[in-house]
Amino acid sequence: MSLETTARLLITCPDKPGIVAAVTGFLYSHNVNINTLDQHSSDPEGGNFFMRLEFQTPHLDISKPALEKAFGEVVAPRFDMHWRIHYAWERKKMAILVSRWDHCLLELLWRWSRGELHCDISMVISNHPDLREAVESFGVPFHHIPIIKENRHEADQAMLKLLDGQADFVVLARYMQILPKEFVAPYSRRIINIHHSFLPAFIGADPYRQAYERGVKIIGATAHYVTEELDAGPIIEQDVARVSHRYNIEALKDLGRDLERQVLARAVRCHVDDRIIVDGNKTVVF
Ligand SMILES: Nc1nc2c(c(=O)[nH]1)N[C@@H](CN(C=O)c1ccc(C(=O)N[C@@H](CCC(=O)O)C(=O)O)cc1)CN2
Repeated sequence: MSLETTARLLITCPDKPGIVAAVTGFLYSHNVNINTLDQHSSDPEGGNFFMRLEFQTPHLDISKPALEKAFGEVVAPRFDMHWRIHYAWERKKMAILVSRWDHCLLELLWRWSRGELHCDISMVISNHPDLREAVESFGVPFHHIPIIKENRHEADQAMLKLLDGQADFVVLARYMQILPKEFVAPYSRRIINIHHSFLPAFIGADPYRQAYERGVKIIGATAHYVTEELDAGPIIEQDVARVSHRYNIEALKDLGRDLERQVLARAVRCHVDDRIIVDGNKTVVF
């Protein structure tokens, strides 16, 4: 199935009979072939309904703007739908923020360079200069914006200026600075962070030390959308690994880094492929 002809329709609405029939009947009436259809009801007794369809557009009998207009007038109002259509050939622009740790950044660059992430990387921004050479070796622009207590506002504004028009979404690949409200707000549900713990455990800085001192028997990594509140946004992906009393903090970090890079890459791929619907502070990931 070619991404050049694939469209994706994501829907959230109050659950009731007739939704699937109305949506598929509408698409059928416009010569659309549906390739995949996933759905979820949050409560069989009448919660929210979530659906993701992928369909092919070559034989569409109207333009894409006309299809969206017709869906918004004919189907959506009947079911009080929140909906969006993405076209897989419209590659999202990803910007990556990083500090000093390179494992999550390199995982994304490596998977992108192999064509496994169907997006473009517009830039990497770091508050440290260390990773310039590694990033530029992938042909990706690198911007160093140092952050000290006295210049945080100016630094955040400089990052926002760089990102303006150049980023559909932002990934924090072990970026170790807390983003202020004025940074998060314009990118609501479009900033993905990798937290190096199995949230909600061990929020904030240095979660491996927190885990070691708690004597955990599993460690984890969590990818989530960023909100103003630290490490509290909708969770997209998580994974865990078993540990024991034999692990010191460095051993926990060594094992954890493999989890972090895989969890972040899986979350980014889901976002790029339009598989995530945010429902309050939770997600539905198809
Ligand atoms: N608004 C948000 N910003 C950030 C989030 C978030 O969820 N909301 N996640 C963090 C990432 N992170 C843990 O995953 C994290 C990073 C940094 C800190 C922290 O205390 N940073 C200190 C400075 C530390 C340093 O200079 O080395 C600070 O910002 O004062 C806690 C958690 C990314 N941003």
